[in-house]
Amino acid sequence: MHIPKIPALHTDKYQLTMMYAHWKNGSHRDRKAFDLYFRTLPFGNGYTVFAGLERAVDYLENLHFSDEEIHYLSQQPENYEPEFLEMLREFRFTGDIYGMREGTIVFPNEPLLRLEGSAMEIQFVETALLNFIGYQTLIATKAARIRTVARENFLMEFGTRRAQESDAALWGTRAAYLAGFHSTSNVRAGQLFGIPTSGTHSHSWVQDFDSELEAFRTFAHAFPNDCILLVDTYDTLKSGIPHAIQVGKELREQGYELKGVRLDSGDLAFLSKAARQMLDEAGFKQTKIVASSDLDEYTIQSLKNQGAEIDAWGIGTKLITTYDQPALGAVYKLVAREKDGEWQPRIKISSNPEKVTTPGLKKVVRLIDRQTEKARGDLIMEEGHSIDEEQPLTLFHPVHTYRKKEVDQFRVVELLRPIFKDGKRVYDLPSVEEIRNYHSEQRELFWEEHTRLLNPEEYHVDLSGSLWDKKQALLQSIYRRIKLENRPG
Ligand SMILES: Nc1ncnc2c1ncn2[C@@H]1O[C@H](COP(=O)(O)OP(=O)(O)OP(=O)(O)O)[C@@H](O)[C@H]1O
Ligand SMILES: O=P(O)(O)OC[C@H]1O[C@H](OP(=O)(O)OP(=O)(O)O)[C@H](O)[C@@H]1O
Ligand SMILES: O=C(O)c1cccnc1
Repeated sequence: MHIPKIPALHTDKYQLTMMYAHWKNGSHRDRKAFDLYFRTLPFGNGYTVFAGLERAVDYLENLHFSDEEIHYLSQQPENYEPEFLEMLREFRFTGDIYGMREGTIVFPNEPLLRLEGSAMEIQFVETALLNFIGYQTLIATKAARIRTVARENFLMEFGTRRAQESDAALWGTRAAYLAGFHSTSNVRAGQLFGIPTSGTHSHSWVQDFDSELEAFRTFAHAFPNDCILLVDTYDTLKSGIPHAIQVGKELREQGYELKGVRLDSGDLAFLSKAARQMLDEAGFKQTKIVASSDLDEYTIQSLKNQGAEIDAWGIGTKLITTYDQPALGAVYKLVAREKDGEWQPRIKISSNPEKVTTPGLKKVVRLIDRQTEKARGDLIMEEGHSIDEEQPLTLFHPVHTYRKKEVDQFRVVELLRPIFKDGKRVYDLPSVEEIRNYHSEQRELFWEEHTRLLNPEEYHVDLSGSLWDKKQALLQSIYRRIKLENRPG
């Protein structure tokens, strides 16, 4: 399996600039901790599906500056000192990372990755990590929404031609698959990740023959076992379906069954019902109806409400470009720095309380009800602290603190796992199939109230009491300092 490595210069210039400034200052080896998280749920959804870890791991394991990259930097007007450039030759990721498993259902403000390492490396990797994780998490979440409405139907990812370039197509289809899609049209994704590939044929195939019937026959001859015919090139009900039925009969004489027909335009509810009736009446009850044409969770839901007879959905543009929300807005924030061998919490203040960062090294735990096996809430707490599963616990909203909830009879699941220790990977990367299965177990943990598409109930993600207290104390100390600094005279 060969996926091109991500060059070190796949970053924002300011990462390099800060790296250099730290080096000049002699502080480049000081340790810092960062959290990677997002603040707002996309698509009005009640949760997101974490994806992008494998790509992030691949990046970090292979991170180094090539000779060409160092040469390029040496030519830049910044005039980086030669010793700095020499040091870059030895640069590797040597930090520690804790991360969520791909496929985990995650919520705003939960650290998806917690990173600890030297100032030089840990700041530097921000851009690439946000790039991979933001995009893949967004696609996986969109795919999960589509999965919710499609229920048991077969979902084919068709987006490569509409994706924002090739990496987006490749990693986007992987994200869609882990969140519940069944196949992809992207053959490279099949080769690299083992995702099942599937497809039909295009309109040009039909246009290229003197008749639609001849086009169908020729295709069926090549793929008698796996024949899905696109029936809307000329007239779906007057030409496409009758010709498909005729070819279906010919296939049957040879001992094969027509697998399906695809509708790609027109009123998909009306056409699918009419096509189903015609196929059934001709004795082709097993032949599936596939639909495509700018579909997303809303059109699929509407078509289902109209009683459309569609068994499988081909989905491109609106999934792969996350048409209704193009970015997750994930962020990467400094939460602690090491001083004299101790971690000191750091905070970023904002006039918007939702944007004030939560300081310190943290972990995320999920409280699972022992009776129902459903998730009751998540808690962000200080690393090293634990929860007594035998005692009831009061959760409270970190901003609207009057919103409280008592939980008892729960078990605790830690969501962040060690991924890197001293730059060495300590986590076995699961296959995409394993991630997909894990994701479907995750779905089972949540009540429908949180997973419905429209106006889902907010899931509790709270801070532990002691973390909340520490955050308030840090805020107060900063306000006191600012007041002192501003005292006249
Ligand atoms: N019964 C239906 N209810 C709701 N939406 C539908 C229904 N049938 C089709 N759609 C959606 O309506 C849109 C129709 O797209 P568009 O106007 O481009 O026409 P089209 O039928 O695809 O024709 P063409 O591909 O020839 O341009 C698509 O997003 C499709 O998924
Ligand atoms: O609609 P999307 O969700 O983006 O799904 C992908 C679209 O790509 C193809 O159309 P295109 O016109 O590119 O080629 P075709 O001639 O094979 O239909 C296919 O027929 C779908 O309509
Ligand atoms: O196989 C198909 O039908 C297909 C694949 C990609 C895009 N549109 C259709």
